[in-house]
Amino acid sequence: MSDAATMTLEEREATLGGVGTARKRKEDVRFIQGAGNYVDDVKLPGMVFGDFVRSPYAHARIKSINAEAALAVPGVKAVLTAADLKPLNLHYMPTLAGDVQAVLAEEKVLFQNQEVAFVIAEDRYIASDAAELVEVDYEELPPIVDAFKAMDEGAICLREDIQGKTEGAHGARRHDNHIFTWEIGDKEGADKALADGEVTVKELVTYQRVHPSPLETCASIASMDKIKGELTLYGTFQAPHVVRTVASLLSGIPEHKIRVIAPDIGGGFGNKVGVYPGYVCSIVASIVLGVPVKWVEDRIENLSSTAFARDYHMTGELAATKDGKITGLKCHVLADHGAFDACADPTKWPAGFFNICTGSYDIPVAHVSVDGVYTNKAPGGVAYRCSFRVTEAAYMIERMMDVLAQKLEMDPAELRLKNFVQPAQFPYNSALGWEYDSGDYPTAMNQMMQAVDYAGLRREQAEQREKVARGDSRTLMGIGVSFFTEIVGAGPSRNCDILGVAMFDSCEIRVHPTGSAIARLGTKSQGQAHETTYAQILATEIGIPSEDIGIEEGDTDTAPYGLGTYGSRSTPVAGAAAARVGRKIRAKAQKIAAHLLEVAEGDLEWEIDRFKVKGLPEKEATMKEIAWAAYNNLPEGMEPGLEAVDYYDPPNMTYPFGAYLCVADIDVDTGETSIRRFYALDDCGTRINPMVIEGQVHGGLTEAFGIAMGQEIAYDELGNVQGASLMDYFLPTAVETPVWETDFTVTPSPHHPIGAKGVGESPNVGGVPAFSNAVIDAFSHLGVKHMPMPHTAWRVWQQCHELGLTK
Ligand code: PCD
Ligand SMILES: [Cu+]
Repeated sequence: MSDAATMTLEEREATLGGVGTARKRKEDVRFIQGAGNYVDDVKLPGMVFGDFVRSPYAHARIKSINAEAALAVPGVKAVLTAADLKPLNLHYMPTLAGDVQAVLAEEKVLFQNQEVAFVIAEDRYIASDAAELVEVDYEELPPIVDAFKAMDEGAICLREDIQGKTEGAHGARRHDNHIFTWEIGDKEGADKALADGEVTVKELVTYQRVHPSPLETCASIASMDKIKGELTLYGTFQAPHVVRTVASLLSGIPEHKIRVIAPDIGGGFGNKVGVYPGYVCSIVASIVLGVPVKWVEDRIENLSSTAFARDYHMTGELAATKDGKITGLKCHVLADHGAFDACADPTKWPAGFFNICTGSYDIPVAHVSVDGVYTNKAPGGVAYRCSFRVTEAAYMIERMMDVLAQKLEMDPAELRLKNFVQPAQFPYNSALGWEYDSGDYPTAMNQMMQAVDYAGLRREQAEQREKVARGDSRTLMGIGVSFFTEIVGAGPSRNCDILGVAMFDSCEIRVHPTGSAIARLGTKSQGQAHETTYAQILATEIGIPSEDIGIEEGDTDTAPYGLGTYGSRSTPVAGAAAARVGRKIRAKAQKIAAHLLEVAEGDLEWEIDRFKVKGLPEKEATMKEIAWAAYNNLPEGMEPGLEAVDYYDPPNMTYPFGAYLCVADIDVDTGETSIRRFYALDDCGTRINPMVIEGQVHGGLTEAFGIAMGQEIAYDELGNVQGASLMDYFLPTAVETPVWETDFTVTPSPHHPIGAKGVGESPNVGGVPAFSNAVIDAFSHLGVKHMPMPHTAWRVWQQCHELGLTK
């Protein structure tokens, strides 16, 4: 008899470490010892290094490039320019949004720090010194920095490469700087609701340009083996298989001869989804030179040239009855995409899932239109911790809810409660086309209001306002309420693909004879703890302790095809594949158990880690015994081994939600905001690992705090980027970050095999409006409707000053 046989059920559950366990992060053993393996740790024999020559101008014509001096530097191997890439048809590359992006600028540069030439040398320092010696003769052109002026009559055409093209990837273009117009909903209906509304509000809500700024910048190493015709590409890729497919399509190298490896990644946050010139240049350089070529961005390059996020100018309109029932919503978005449309969204969704902007409310009619324009700024448009423009949508609706509450003289929490989609309405079809899978908003909201003593906080705020009015205090108190609905888990193949590849995901597992296992998935952790949590899902399904299940991702030679990790899709999609692959294993295991125990399959029942014969509990076969038997004692005719693979095409997205509250104290003399309290209730359905979830929520809230209170990639009128270093770009540390109170409810997803929804992005989606609403709420009694983010001390002080509050 094994040890396991003498253990209690609870002990066996604990040994299993399955779904619901606060298991410690397995990967941290190597991370906290500095033993992670990141791209820059990879050193290949004969490897050389590439560095970019970048444009100092936002908009200029390139008259000539002279690389002679650079090439004369000892150790320099080559200098690539557009002229070298053009014959290979690689001077432009396709973007995920159906546009093309210059790999190296050809005739014009379109944003500051755009890639102009690629210098390859024996080491990074030589490459970087030589890059300074490349002489580029520019003729400056007037830049377009203000998105609102991009489509002015007579505005200079930025993209001469597509000048006069009247059709883009997403329909008609009506101006040289117009990319697309995307519309959804019932325009007439929404117009009518606004015209008939007893109360209406309208506000321009801008979500500033920000950048994910992961700890590790973007990097790649290309290694072309000319004899075998094989390309190995290491890189910081959130979606390695997609990179392989794109690399094959671009280079003509057959896909089986390309191996993409994403080793450990030091944070992605959307920044590592797209394809960057650095990847293409390192590949071309390796093909040309026949040695491995490494490219690693520095912080300034990362902040100023690889994918930004947001830059959405959203004009929201709400109509409501006098007692606060919302009757319609309209929203127009002016989307600043920079010089190329390199937005990382599922192909059919040029504005991502922005149409989740009816939020958590039962709004009968709505209409959204989005105009994308070109400006002289860096390209991108990535999620940055929100599934495809969802944080923008949540910010718009949650700000508008406060604006409406103020006009109605109604409490913001009460207005929300009054308009929630009710539990009985799920699955709920929103006016803008989504089917929300499950939710219980009133319960979450009430739990939040009780936990923070919402009524008490409002009383305190009223007293504090009086004190300030009397001159007894210089501190304004703001309460920010936010209730969000996310949409994650892209996605169903009927409406989600990337460059034609459906957005399914996968899991493959091999159970070894001694009862341990290895599972591989098509996603790629960047710090999310997939090695820990996928093993938990599998443990519960197949009865093998999570400790004994290895998880691998990121090597396209071994992992099954998958679309990668972003948009909080790993749990909803690959997590579902993991559960289903486990069920396939268990189904085979049951047949083997029946054979071992000499009973019919139907006479068996599953218990944690074994099959038992119904009514004869002492007759059992543990998973460990079954695994052994799979290799030597099988039923007649059964294929040996215990392996399975599952590709999962989700029937729907998952819709996590949450109720957040922020209390802020604002010093009117300095504009300094201090976050006194932040409470976050998240509902992500079945919780796989509560400790990992808490870590995800802390991380997401910290990023939300960064965005709301300080982050901005601004440009001056010449198109000089103002936020290109951590001196200028706010990255909160433990010192500035408030203390987080977390809480939860559990409303499982009805269509996910284990009822789980994503959670990684939620805290950003719900957090940003909570902070912003708190700051603005501090001024709402003084008639302030909106204040633009980020709410830096300077800006807040200006608001105080305008209101005559400063001394
Ligand atoms: N219910 C549930 C859910 C979830 N979970 C967990 O949690 C996590 C997460 O998840 P999800 O939500 O599914 O997600 P994913 O897909 O995995 O991931 C993604 C995300 O994630 C987040 N988080 C993080 N963390 C870290 N550390 N790092 C990083 O980088 C990051 N990022 C960020 C982002 S940004 Mo985008 O990309 O923008 O789109 S998206 C994103 C994992 O581990 C899982 O398992 C649990 O437990 N439970
Ligand atoms: Cu987004």
